[in-house]
Amino acid sequence: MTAEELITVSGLSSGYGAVPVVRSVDFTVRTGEIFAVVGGNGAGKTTLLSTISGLLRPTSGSVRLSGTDITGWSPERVVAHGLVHIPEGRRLFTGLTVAEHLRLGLWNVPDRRGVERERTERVVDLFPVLGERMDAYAEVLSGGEQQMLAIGQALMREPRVLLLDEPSIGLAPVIIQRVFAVVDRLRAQNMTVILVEQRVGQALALADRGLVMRHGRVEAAGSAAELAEDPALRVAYLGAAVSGDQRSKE
Ligand SMILES: Nc1ncnc2c1ncn2[C@@H]1O[C@H](COP(=O)(O)OP(=O)(O)OP(=O)(O)O)[C@@H](O)[C@H]1O
Repeated sequence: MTAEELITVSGLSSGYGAVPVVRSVDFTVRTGEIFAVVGGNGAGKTTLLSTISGLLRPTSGSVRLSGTDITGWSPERVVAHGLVHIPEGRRLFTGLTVAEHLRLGLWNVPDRRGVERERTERVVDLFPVLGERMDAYAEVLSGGEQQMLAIGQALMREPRVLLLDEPSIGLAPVIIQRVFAVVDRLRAQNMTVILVEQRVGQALALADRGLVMRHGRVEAAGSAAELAEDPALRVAYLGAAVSGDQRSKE
């Protein structure tokens, strides 16, 4: 492990019942990086995140966080160790307000009353709209506001790593840009983010490094710039036309 390596995933495999989905995945994420996990529908991206955060038990392989082997830990223990997973679809409580969701983010945090005010202010600084809607119920928020609340709730714990699953889903392009801009600001604060996205181009434009998943395996990995320039990936995921050169190789 190098000094700056925060997450090390080695030979990780998992699935549902007897059905294997994630197959021997390896990668590392450094402190302060945005690491994109991209790929098509059903490639296994969400399953990979769930295996890292303890929602699913791996069938083999390991996950290390800051050198500690967290493989097979319960989700609660993983969260307490500083890794928070924001699932696809936000998963908010319709009958709770913005303020209540933020408070809930402090569940199990030592001295939560002592830190609540300062942490809420930090979240509102990132998402001013939440400050204006503290007493609104989650169900009346727009999709973008709900995504901001889901991220804000996770940030109340001051995690070391955020796993962010498809934050763009169901959002208008201008709102997606706003959410991605916040992820960019989090990087400036040295937060580490693993970002799962189907919007491959936008995710790679934001990320430092990443990997492409296909059929549960790593199809390609490297710097986000390298991945975005890879001719085969551009054709498969970025809507580029197949060039004459590529056609002649097939
Ligand atoms: N709870 C589940 N039980 C059984 N199979 C599942 C379950 N969740 C996902 N799968 C299957 O696992 C495979 C990978 O799904 P996963 O959601 O991890 O892919 P993904 O890359 O995140 O795709 P998407 O972008 O569409 O969410 C798919 O074939 C899916 O049908």
